[in-house]
Parts: sequence; structure tokens; C-alpha cells
Amino acid sequence: MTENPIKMLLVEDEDDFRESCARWMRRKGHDVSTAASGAEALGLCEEESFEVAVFDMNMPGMSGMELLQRVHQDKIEMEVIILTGQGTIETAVSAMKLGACDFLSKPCSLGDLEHHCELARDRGKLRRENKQLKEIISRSKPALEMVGESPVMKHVIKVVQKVAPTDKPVLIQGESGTGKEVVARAIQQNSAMADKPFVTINCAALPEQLVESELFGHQKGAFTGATSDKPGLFEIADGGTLFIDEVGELPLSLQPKLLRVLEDGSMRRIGSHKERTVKVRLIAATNRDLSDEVAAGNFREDLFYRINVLSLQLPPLREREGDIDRLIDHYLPVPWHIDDAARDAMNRYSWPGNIRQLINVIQRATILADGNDVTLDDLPSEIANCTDVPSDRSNDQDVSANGSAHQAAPLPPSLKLDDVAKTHVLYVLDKENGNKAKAARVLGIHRRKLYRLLERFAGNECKEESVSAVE
Ligand SMILES: Nc1ncnc2c1ncn2[C@@H]1O[C@H](COP(=O)(O)OP(=O)(O)OP(=O)(O)O)[C@@H](O)[C@H]1O
Repeated sequence: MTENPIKMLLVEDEDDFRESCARWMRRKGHDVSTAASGAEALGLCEEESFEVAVFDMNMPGMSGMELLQRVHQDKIEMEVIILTGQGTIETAVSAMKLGACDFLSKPCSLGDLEHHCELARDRGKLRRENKQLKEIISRSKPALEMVGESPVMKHVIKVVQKVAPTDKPVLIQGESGTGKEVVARAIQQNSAMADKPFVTINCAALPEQLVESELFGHQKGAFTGATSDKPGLFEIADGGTLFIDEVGELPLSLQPKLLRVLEDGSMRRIGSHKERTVKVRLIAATNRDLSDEVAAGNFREDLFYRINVLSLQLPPLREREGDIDRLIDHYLPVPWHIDDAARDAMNRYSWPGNIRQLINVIQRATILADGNDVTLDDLPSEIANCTDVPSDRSNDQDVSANGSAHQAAPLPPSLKLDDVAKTHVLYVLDKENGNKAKAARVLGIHRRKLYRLLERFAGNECKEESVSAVE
């Protein structure tokens, strides 16, 4: 009995030959399905996936070659061996061109058939792994250095080291730009799955309809535009880690499907009846309070408990004592310097966009500065003119809405609230290079609310324009 059974499909119209091959392969421990025609074989391929298929070339109705063509067209993934009574070089070449991986002439010994099937299975496995690696390389970035020696960050690093070796789901919560993805990668790098896929998806960055197809894949024809079968990220991450960013944005309608795959690893591509099993460690992140979302009915309670087995709260940058200086030194390229006044201003500022914002400010400063010295003049005015006292030195300060110790300079009373909001929203959008999902996260509002605000601002502008035109 083999220790490594092949899941295979044998398509042969001659009943005796088909059944004797199948019996022999089953006795060897392989998982064999049989079909007496091409049409029957295609039906089976819709229900199940196979590692290897053996097609007889000469069958009434659909020939082995036509069947191979259909498999190729429908992008059914399996290794195909063609079996023929008249093994000519030309037929072999045509079959290979159509994607067959091997060719066997009848009569062949059953031992030969098994050997060729094993080779095909191994080749298919390598091909899939190769494809998977390419996907992962194109999606993933190298592990990033976690800068931070503040007591709160030392605590975070300790928790990361504790949770990483388990294969349990982890929920990372924290404001936008605090490094949730960096921490997710650190967890994966310190886990037993470090050399396995790390695949990411950001639910806020994708339209609702696309999230399901990205996560679970789809079958050809499942919806307009589904021109071929596509594996989902759960399949791509199989054996490794899936990082779902902004999990709070996951449409309510999709949440049962996520719960199911987390519970028993089973899932189906959109439009497919075929049940697939995956083993994936989930790391989810959110900049919202998910328990509030549960209370508001936007997030299923059972899913919340499922993903919140281990949780980690990332502190905002303003609460990381001493880390602003470390991050400035880390991100300021050699041979740049920053003067004390600029450094102090950066230490006073409350960084609503956290580390991401700090990196942008440094990049901007190195573009604007003369020579290699960053001064106050090279910082955005809200930082250069910031009069805040850093949170660690301001226990008796007022606490602003975003939790920072904040004493904002009063604005001229003549300003309308809408104008202030518009200026701030457009400023953040500009900072995020027009990326609305990111801007919404920095602003702490839902993406759809940002769209509504932008529409309103655009509407106001139109009204203003038409008013001045009338005037
Ligand atoms: N501890 C850290 N040390 C150095 N760089 C960091 C650290 N944490 C985050 N960064 C950098 O800050 C930027 C934002 O980090 P990241 O994308 O992980 O944040 P996030 O919390 O996932 O943001 P969002 O909620 O917007 O998705 C990245 O460029 C990342 O490399």
C-alpha cells in the first residue's frame, strides 16, 4: 500500500481495461474515480478536483484529445496522461502542446501506469508550489524591522513572542498606521509557519463584491467577468497565514462563510459545489473597536469570538515614549541630519496618522530641505507650529476625541465647521496620495462616509460656483 495516495481520474471507454486498472490502483491505496466518456469525466471534474487524470485517446463521442482541449479551455488544474493504442510521435506532440504532461502507449503494464501517475502527481505538486510562491512573492513584502523600545512596545513585542508559536487566530487592534501589518508579519516570522505563505487582503480597499471572490475564489462563469477559474486567498495561503486587514469592513453577508472556514477549514469557490479544505492561520486587524461593531449589529458575535482568541492592542505613536526619536533616526536616510527644533516639534506633535504619517513627513522634509539638514521650515506647518505637550509629559491635559493629549490652537471664530472639516479631509486625502480607503482610516471614519463627505464638498463647490456665476 502506498503512503502517498494519488487522487486520480481514469477515463477509458473499454469497461474491462478501465475496471481492472482502477481495481489495481485502488488495491495500491490510490483514490481512483472512473469515467467511461469525456462528458462523464467533465461532470466529475465539476464536482471534485484530481491530481492526475489518465485519458484514453480513442473514445467514441469526445476523444481523449478533445477532452484534453476542454480541460485546457476550462482551466481545470490536473496533470493529464494520454493513453493510446497507436502511440505516434505526432499525437504525443499535439497532446503535449495541449497541456498533457505525459504519454503512454497501450498495452502498458499496470506498474508503469502507476509509476507515470506518481511522476505526474509530483510534477503537478511542484508546479502548484511554484505558482503559489510566485503569487506570494508578488503580494508579500519582506519582514520589516520593528523599531520601538518604549515600555508599551516592549510589552507588545513580548506578547508577539508568546502568541506567534501557536496556530491560533490573532486579532490586532490599533489606530491606522500604528504597525498592525508589521506586527502580523512579525507573528508569522516567529511562528512554525515562517517559511509558508503570508497572504494579505485589505477589506476596506476592495469593493464589497470583490472581497468574496478574492477570499474564496470563483469558478469560471460564476458571474460576468469570471472568465476562468480563480483560487481565492484562502487556497493560496493554505498551510500558512492569511492577514485580513480592516476585518471590521467585512460585509455582514460574508461573515458566515469566514466563520465556517475558520471552524472546520471548509469552503467553496463562488459558483462551485466543490467543497475544499484548507488549513490557514488567520491574523485579523482593525482600527475600530470590534466589540462596538458587534453591539451595533455590524459584526457577528460568533465570528468576533472566533477571531479574537488572542488579541493585541497596538498603542498609538504618541503613547510610545522615546520611540519618535528612534523612528526619526531609523527613517532619516544617511547622511541626513535633523536639528533640535525640528526634532522637538516632531516630539510634541500627536501623530494622528501614527508611524505612516511620520514616514511621510520625513520623506517630504528630505525633498524640501536645503542640503542634508532638516529644519522646522521643512516640516508641515501643523507640526512646526505645534504647541502640544507630548502625552507622557501631560497627564493633566485635556484629552481630545482621538485620545491624544491635545491643546489645539483656537481657530478664528468666523470659520464655519464645514470649511474646517473640508480643509482637514482634503488635507488627509492629499497626504494619502488620494487613497480614499487610507484617508478614511486616518480620519477614523467609514470609507463610505468619506465618499459622502467628498460628494457633499463637491456639491457645495458647484453651488458656490453657480452662486458666483449668478452674482
Ligand atoms: N514598529 C515599527 N518600526 C518601524 N516601522 C514601522 C513600525 N510599525 C509600522 N511601521 C511602518 O509604518 C507604516 C504603517 O505600518 P502598517 O501598514 O503596518 O500600519 P497599519 O496599522 O497596518 O495601518 P492601517 O491600519 O492603515 O492598515 C509602514 O510603512 C510600516 O513599515
